[in-house]
Amino acid sequence: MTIKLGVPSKGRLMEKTFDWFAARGLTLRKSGQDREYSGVVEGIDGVELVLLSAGEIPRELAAGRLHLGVTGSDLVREKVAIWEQRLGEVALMGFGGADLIIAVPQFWVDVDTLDDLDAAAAAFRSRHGFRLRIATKYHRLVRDFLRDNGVADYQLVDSQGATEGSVKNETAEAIADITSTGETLRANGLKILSDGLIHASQATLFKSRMAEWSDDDRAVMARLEAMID
Ligand SMILES: Nc1ncnc2c1ncn2[C@@H]1O[C@H](COP(=O)(O)OP(=O)(O)OP(=O)(O)O)[C@@H](O)[C@H]1O
Ligand SMILES: O=P(O)(O)OC[C@H]1O[C@H](OP(=O)(O)OP(=O)(O)O)[C@H](O)[C@@H]1O
Repeated sequence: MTIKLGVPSKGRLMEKTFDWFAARGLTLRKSGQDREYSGVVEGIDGVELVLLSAGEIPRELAAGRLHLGVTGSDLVREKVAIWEQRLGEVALMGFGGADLIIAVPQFWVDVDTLDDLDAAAAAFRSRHGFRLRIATKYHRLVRDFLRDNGVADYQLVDSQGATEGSVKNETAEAIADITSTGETLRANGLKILSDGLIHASQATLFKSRMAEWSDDDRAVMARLEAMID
């Protein structure tokens, strides 16, 4: 048996993932042409490379089809229910940092905190007859966060991209999305609530508790952990 390691096949996390392993003496190499999404890990025996989208890695780990996988910590928390039971963190990788936050229009001068948002949401409902809309693709994380912070009178509307545009486009009153430089929020006239940080995400190497781990696999994992420590 070999350990299957899933890493992003494209996008913002891919190159830095390759660099991170290289700095620890492990070369990730695609086996065939550029379009082939499998490969090998040089520098250690018994590890097979699988390249797939960062967004799919959480599900593959939770299903036990990957033993190890690199993806954003936000994506694991969003896509895997009770993720700690099915996955474990092996290493925080120190790149791919981004904050999942709640933001509202800058011109809402009375709304700076979650308590303010709760009050605004109640007022919004009585004025408009429907609940204040928050656009996001992070449904699980936003719902849990708002429940834990006592904000109830809202509805989520799904937005899979260009989420910050939802307010200008009048499909939502507020948004919950990832930000790194803050440029996109500023350009769209939005401000982050002072206590509106839901999760500070970074690229993370996860292991699956659901995959089958043979004795050989465990021995390979111990060698790998020694190298990346
Ligand atoms: N500025 C940013 N905007 C969005 N995501 C960012 C940013 N900086 C870091 N990230 C992180 O990158 C990860 C998403 O990476 P990427 O967009 O490459 O994957 P993806 O959404 O799975 O894309 P695809 O499915 O199209 O391959 C998330 O964990 C996210 O937190
Ligand atoms: O704080 P900033 O540096 O401005 O970055 C944040 C933006 O980057 C991401 O969008 P992306 O480019 O991945 O497109 P998306 O809308 O498809 O997610 C994210 O969804 C934000 O919109």
